[in-house]
Amino acid sequence: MASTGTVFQEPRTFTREEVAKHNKEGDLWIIIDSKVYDVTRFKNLHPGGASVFFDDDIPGQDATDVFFGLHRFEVLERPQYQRLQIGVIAGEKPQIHGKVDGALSKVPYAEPAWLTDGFKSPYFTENHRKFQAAMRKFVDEVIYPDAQAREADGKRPTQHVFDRMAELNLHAMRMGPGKHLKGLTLMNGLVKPEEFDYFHELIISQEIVRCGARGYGDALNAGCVIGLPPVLNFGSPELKARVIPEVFSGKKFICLAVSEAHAGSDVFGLQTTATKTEDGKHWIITGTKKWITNGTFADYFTVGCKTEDGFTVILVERGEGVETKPIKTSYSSTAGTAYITFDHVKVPVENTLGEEGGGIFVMLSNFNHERWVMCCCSARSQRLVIDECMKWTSQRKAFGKPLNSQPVVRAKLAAMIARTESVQNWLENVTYQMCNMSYKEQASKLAGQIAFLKMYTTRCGQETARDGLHLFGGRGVTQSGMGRFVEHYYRIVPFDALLGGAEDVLADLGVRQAIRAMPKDTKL
Ligand code: HEM
Repeated sequence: MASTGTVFQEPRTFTREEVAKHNKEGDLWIIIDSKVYDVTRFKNLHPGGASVFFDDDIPGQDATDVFFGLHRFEVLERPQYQRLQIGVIAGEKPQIHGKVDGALSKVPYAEPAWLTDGFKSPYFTENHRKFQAAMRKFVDEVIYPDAQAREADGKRPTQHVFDRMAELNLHAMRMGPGKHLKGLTLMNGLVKPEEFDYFHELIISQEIVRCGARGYGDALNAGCVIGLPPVLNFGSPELKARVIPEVFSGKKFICLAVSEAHAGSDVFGLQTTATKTEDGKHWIITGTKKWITNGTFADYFTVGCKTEDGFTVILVERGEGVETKPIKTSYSSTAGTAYITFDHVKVPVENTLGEEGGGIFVMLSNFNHERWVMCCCSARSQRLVIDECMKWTSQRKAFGKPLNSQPVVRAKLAAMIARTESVQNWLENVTYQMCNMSYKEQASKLAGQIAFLKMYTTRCGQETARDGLHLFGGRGVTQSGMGRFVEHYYRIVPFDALLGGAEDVLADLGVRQAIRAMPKDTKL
């Protein structure tokens, strides 16, 4: 009986002299990193044109340097191009690799100091290190491929990614440390619920951001990070028992629906109303909401409403009278950003979150955590830009030398590295304080610090995006090819600066808190 198994074949080997003979239009080979490619037929399909293959030093020769000055490594990994490889150079081994799943980057400053060889940290334990390694592997293997594919087609994340996240209890861990983790197996048992702290959560946020797709990152339950805490902290026991397991299992989705076309942070200007039915058993909710992350696919909506007593937060389930429409934003539609209409939606009063009229307290209670998560994400995105820029400026040559041999280029790298290091170090300090303060203490002592940190982080992010764009030139505004991550970051960075309070507002909040805490007995 004939075997159906695949037979592994050793690649054909060639000497460089042999390859050099294939140097004409009808017989054209090149070498890239010791691999031999037959581009005879491909040259006419080449996105960069056929003529480039006939430059002096290309036909039959080693094109490694010129190739990596123009293409990302991932080009060679695409199946349609892998097929062009016909063999290898005898006695040589490939020296260059692209993204290695699960590995730490060896590019200087592409990882935070605590993940850099030889560096110590007062904050991260052995458990955090193991947790980070597991999280990185998960992101590289499960999240990254889906993120890139969905970023391209604009669809929401594949359900299996939510399911795999739920198996590790990642949706629950993204709510931070607390009682909600009790009894759950976290990261396959790698960390006990009572040992899970804000540094574990920081690791989760910072690893997910590495997928380099901002809209997709938000699609992976950002709505839950901001929409579920009001249910967790202010929902009735019955409501929690029903909603929380559904959201943690990745089967149902929740979002926060406060901002409107009429009003955003001015919650008392909101026009969505909730009025009680005569028997007092239901709310009738009518109004609209805008810019609601995850809204297009959410099953639950944590809605800010105008009520008789002021501002009240109510949990609404998707059903009669609820309609969601996608809004086109400058990042991908994967995030499910929605315009929502509530048309006489009938909701049981048991769905009220917190006191009637006490909605502002419900909202404020999560602001610190929400802003801190944004800082974690922004700090790590900036490092992604460093990784890209360090590689680009060393592999791209101009005037016969790598870009990084120019002082002006090095000055930009210096500025982005210094900014990112300062952001991460401040963030780790704040995270340490969070680990050692009650939630209440955090609210009073850290609101100013976190407001400043958020303001500073996103300002740094914008400067780094601009520097990155300048280093990539035209490629920094091109959505494919070498500069695609820098283009993406430059496009979405203003959004980071808006969320959770615009920079100037946060700055002012921090200073006002400081002024309030000024001792009365101190004079110059
Ligand atoms: C196996 C060999 C090659 C493959 C599979 C390949 C593939 C590609 C692809 C897919 C692109 C589109 C942009 C991107 O996705 O990065 C591209 C662009 C380009 N390629 Fe190649 N290429 C090869 C070799 C070369 C060589 C040897 C040269 C130069 C001598 C070259 C010059 C260019 C240029 C100038 C562009 C346009 C770049 C831009 O728009 O920034 N390619 N190539």
